[in-house]
Amino acid sequence: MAEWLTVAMPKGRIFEEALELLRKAGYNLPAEFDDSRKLIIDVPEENMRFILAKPMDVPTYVEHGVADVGVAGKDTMIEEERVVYEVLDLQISECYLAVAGLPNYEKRDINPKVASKYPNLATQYFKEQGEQVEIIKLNGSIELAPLIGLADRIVDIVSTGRTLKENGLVELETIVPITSRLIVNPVSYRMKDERIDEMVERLSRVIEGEEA
Ligand SMILES: Nc1ncnc2c1ncn2[C@@H]1O[C@H](COP(=O)(O)OP(=O)(O)OP(=O)(O)O)[C@@H](O)[C@H]1O
Ligand SMILES: O=P(O)(O)OC[C@H]1O[C@H](OP(=O)(O)OP(=O)(O)O)[C@H](O)[C@@H]1O
Repeated sequence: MAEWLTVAMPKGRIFEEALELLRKAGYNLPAEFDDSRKLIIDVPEENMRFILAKPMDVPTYVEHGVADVGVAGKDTMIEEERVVYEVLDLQISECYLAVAGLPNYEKRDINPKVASKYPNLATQYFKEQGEQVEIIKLNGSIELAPLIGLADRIVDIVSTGRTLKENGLVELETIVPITSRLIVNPVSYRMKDERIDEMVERLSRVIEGEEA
């Protein structure tokens, strides 16, 4: 009998794509996943427990070992700097991080402000650029900040570019491409190596098949 595996899944936009990937990899996940408010879903046929977390919290659950594996956006991995193994690029929820601002944006030396949901990542990025900025942490609707004068630039996710365009903002710099990753708790990787390796193999086959 295979040992139980606990998987931290991000609620929100990654969820459906991750679910589809797992199903394609042969995991028999019941319809309960498609229409439920439950935060813990046990699948005894697969010896798996799924916990449904806020996307930014997935690396925290995995680092603490309450989940063996998890699905997390690369953005959350960079922001959170958790001690977990990143074992597979799932190639889902593709987007990128960028600096954006108003079209007439001009670099200012005095008190430049940048709004972002990613304060650590943004701080690191501007440090690398040799620019000193004040980071203002917001939790969403980041594009509002330059429109109402809270900040002169933002660091945020861009996917289709629609949110920037519809709010009259332009991309100023591209920071890093983002996809979702399969992450693993280091102790779980030692204790449950067969189950985790099997999961990586099965998912890899689906991803490679879709690439071909
Ligand atoms: N517009 C987008 N297109 C594709 N992927 C995205 C987009 N925005 C975010 N992502 C990816 O999906 C992950 C989760 O995004 P989502 O919007 O579901 O969560 P969130 O922003 O934490 O949600 P919430 O609005 O509940 O705070 C992000 O960490 C990122 O990797
Ligand atoms: O380039 P696009 O396809 O328009 O996508 C980018 C938008 O998607 C995300 O926001 P989300 O929808 O998660 O809302 P939020 O502002 O509440 O984070 C991101 O923060 C951008 O605002």
